[in-house]
Amino acid sequence: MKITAARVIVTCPGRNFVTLKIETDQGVYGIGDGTLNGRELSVVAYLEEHVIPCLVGMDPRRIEDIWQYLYRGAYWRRGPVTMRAIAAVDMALWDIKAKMAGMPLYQLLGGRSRDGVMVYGHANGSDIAETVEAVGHYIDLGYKAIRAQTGVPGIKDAYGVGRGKLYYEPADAALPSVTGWDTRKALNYVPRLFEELRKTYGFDHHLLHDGHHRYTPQEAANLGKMLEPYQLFWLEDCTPAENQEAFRLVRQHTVTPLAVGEIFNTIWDCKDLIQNQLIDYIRATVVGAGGITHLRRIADLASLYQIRTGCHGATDLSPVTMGCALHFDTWVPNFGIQEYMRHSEETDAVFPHDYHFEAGELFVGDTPGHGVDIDEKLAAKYPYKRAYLPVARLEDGTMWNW
Ligand SMILES: O=C(O)[C@@H](O)[C@@H](O)[C@H](O)[C@H](O)CO
Ligand SMILES: [Mg+2]
Repeated sequence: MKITAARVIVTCPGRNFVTLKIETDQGVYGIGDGTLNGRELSVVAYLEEHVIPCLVGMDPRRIEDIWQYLYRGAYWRRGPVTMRAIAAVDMALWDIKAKMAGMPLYQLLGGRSRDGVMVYGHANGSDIAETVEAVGHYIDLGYKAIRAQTGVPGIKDAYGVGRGKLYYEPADAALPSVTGWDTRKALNYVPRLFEELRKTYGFDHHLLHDGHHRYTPQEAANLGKMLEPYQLFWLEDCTPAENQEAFRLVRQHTVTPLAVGEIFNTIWDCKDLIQNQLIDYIRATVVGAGGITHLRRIADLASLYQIRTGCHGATDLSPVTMGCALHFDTWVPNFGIQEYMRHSEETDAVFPHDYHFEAGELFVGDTPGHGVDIDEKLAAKYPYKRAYLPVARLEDGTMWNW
């Protein structure tokens, strides 16, 4: 069996997506996602110039060997561009293998560990009152777990506050928009949101919060401690994780569960966090961390330390990644939760998929492969449009972490 061709399809049904389609001499094709939010065309060039020429003629059934070829063979290991390109290939190859076997992907991974996978949605508002109302809306929709982000008085466009009710899209402008940040104001305000949420809705639902890399380890420890009475499911990205050791300080001071990893590319980004049990949930996902082949290694390492998965699932992860993640979640023994930010109707139409939401969970169907396709004709109607993630500055103009 041979790969006969591979193509990159860029489409923008409301936001940009980079999709790889691999064709074979048996008529079976596979689909992979390589979207890198705000830097999409770097992955397109990487795939078109440096990956596809090597793929043509290879045996698509040799998933592991092709992964190693692209990883070791690049010499320049890791990084978001390389690992997303590898992930796109890996997803497409698993899709092909599962289609050839006539099985849904989760069967090849080891079969079902659960029926549905618990997901969390994103509630947000411009202040506490609005956010409390938004959380109520998610509870009405049947969610068991909800992430809550609020605008903070005195901060311009605090992270996580969207424009619509169900959709949140941070990549919003042809040049990066400038948002503000003030740690003192956030630390004074955020715990009050969770106090209000618990007062209003009690303790039956899981609540989550994303610090989006804004706090120093000491500030993160302080926030974690202040949030303890509200029993969060997790506090995410409380401090940047380039220095994995930074989490030790946070960990020593709070029992609020910690999640990290949406920007991790490989097992090396989380090795120390996992082995020292500095976190509770690993957020690496299929497109970010080299595909199913590599994510599986991360999850297996995490399982040795009772750390559970919590795959990133923002809208910049296409339905193709969502489909793969759901097959992965359906199998992975140490599953924790899956993030689910709904895609727009336009996006869902471009990517017909076999998964659905019901009572706070997502379910994958039994379509052979990962169950997600691309409607190329429809995709062609939405040409690429440059869009950046925002940047963040402190009040005095200093650049901060968005
Ligand atoms: O937890 C999350 O979903 C986020 O941190 C994302 O919204 C993140 O900002 C985007 O994926 C960036 O592309
Ligand atoms: Mg996040």
